[in-house]
Amino acid sequence: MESLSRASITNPGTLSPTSSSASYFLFPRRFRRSNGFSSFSGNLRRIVSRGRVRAEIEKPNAREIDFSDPEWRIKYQKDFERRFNIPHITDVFPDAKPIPSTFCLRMRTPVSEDFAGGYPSDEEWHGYINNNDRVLLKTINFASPNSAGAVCIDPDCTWVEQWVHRAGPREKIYFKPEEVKAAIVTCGGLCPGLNDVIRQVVITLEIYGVKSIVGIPFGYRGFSNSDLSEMPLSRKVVQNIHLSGGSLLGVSRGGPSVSDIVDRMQEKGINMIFVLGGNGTHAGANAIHEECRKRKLKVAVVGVPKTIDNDILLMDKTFGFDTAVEEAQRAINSAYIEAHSAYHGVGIVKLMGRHSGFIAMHASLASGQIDICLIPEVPFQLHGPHGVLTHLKYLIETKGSAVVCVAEGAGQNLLQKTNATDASGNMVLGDIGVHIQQETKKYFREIGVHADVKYIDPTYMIRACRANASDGILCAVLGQNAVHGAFAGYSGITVGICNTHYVYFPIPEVIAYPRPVDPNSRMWHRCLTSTGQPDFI
Ligand SMILES: Nc1ncnc2c1ncn2[C@@H]1O[C@H](COP(=O)(O)OP(=O)(O)OP(=O)(O)O)[C@@H](O)[C@H]1O
Ligand SMILES: O=P(O)(O)OC[C@H]1O[C@](O)(CO)[C@@H](O)[C@@H]1O
Ligand SMILES: [Mg+2]
Repeated sequence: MESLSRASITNPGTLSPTSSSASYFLFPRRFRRSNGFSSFSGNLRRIVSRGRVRAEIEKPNAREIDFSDPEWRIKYQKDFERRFNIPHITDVFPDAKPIPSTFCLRMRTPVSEDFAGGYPSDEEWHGYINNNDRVLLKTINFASPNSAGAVCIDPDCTWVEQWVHRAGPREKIYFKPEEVKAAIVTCGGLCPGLNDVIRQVVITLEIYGVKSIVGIPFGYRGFSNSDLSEMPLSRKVVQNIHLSGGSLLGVSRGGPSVSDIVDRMQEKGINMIFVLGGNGTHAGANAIHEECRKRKLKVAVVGVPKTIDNDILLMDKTFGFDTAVEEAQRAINSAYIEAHSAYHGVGIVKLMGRHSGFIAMHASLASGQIDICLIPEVPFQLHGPHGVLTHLKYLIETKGSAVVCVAEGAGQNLLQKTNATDASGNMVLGDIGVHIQQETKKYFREIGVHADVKYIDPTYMIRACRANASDGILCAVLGQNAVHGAFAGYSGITVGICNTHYVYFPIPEVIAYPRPVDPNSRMWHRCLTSTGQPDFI
């Protein structure tokens, strides 16, 4: 936030368009994290013109832009390149010497069953990518800030190329496989696909020739609890784990300090760590990376973003999200059948999404059975002439039934604050689903109209299931790329899919704040077209 206020003060002439009705809208306070790891310094704003959102404006956190400077575009690009540069072992160990990669595509059958000795190969070319390969982050050239869904850097929406690092195996590696002890840890809540990623990380490590691979039990807690011992992992152990949901290793929230984690890593001799988790976990991973650098440890810390909420910045999607949307269809369909079969039936389904309404939006659009979709990013009222309840009455009178899909973080302003936090410091939310159910029943009772209200909360059923085929593929690619990134000597990075290509991001860039649904995006517009819902304000 601070950098934004600064921006509008230092650049009044450039950041406020000359049109007198234009102003800048900052993301609301509800997007701020409660556990304090990131301050939501916010590099996104919206141009609001005559009360309507025109475009999202983006700018680098570190530097203010003077758009009257003819060089601003080049300067922006340079700054972007700096921000998206991925930290490398040689930043701290300039003398570190690379060796030819041991990763091979064309292999001979290993001599022994446990793959000891790695995979022999006579081939020299193994599909390596070049260190200078880049992927374009944004692919639409918006001709106008008025174009729906426009995300712009300057008020004119000038086209600026933004390149990020391509993921994949490199020809040279910075770790000798026989000197690697790799660890995998899964943190936060469950998410479909965790086992798929663990499996691919292990398999790929073995292909490089790593023999010492362990799982840390129950998230970061596994580093502090003396009664939890590390789990040896191999292809044999992980072969079938993707056939079930959950995490082979277990998950947790909270846990030891970063310094304690790095102490344990040093004791255990871990020099490569794969961290699967959401924004909290990644904040931890980045702090571990920084601490290792401070202690001059040659360690690769690589994240794989895990959140069914899909709230990690800059990526097409995170693994597990597709599965969650698909699984949500069963809950929505049940709510629809219940509502449709009852006299004046109202079905209410609550789906996950603490800060972001992606699951609710996509599940509503996919089902075609939702009349009202409520997400955290779009304020609404329950009561009053424009409220949700009045619209429900209208739907019952005109259609005979209605189905509502609400994201867990929606309408928190309508609920009493709990002020409670979980072990990781995340705010415990009020239950908006139960609230809407109660208010709906009360409303129809008070106006003397019969309504048969049924409420479904499938939260943990959606999270615990195994990944579908599309997530299975995503997990496989992310898991493999995480290992390639570590061997290539990168640390403090995470893997992601970007315009269907796979990339490495520096961790801080993807967790600056939870990625929200943009109410000005085409996807939200499509959802509104599908539900036919009005504004509830
Ligand atoms: N700023 C931070 N620095 C270090 N560790 C952190 C930080 N924030 C969270 N963590 C740790 O990361 C782990 C996971 O955090 P959290 O419970 O917020 O889940 P998450 O990774 O955001 O996943 P989910 O999407 O399920 O919420 C916890 O063990 C927590 O202690
Ligand atoms: O009940 P738990 O395990 O704390 O997890 C709940 C949270 O996890 C998430 O699914 C994210 O992983 C949120 O949508 C949800 O609020
Ligand atoms: Mg989180």
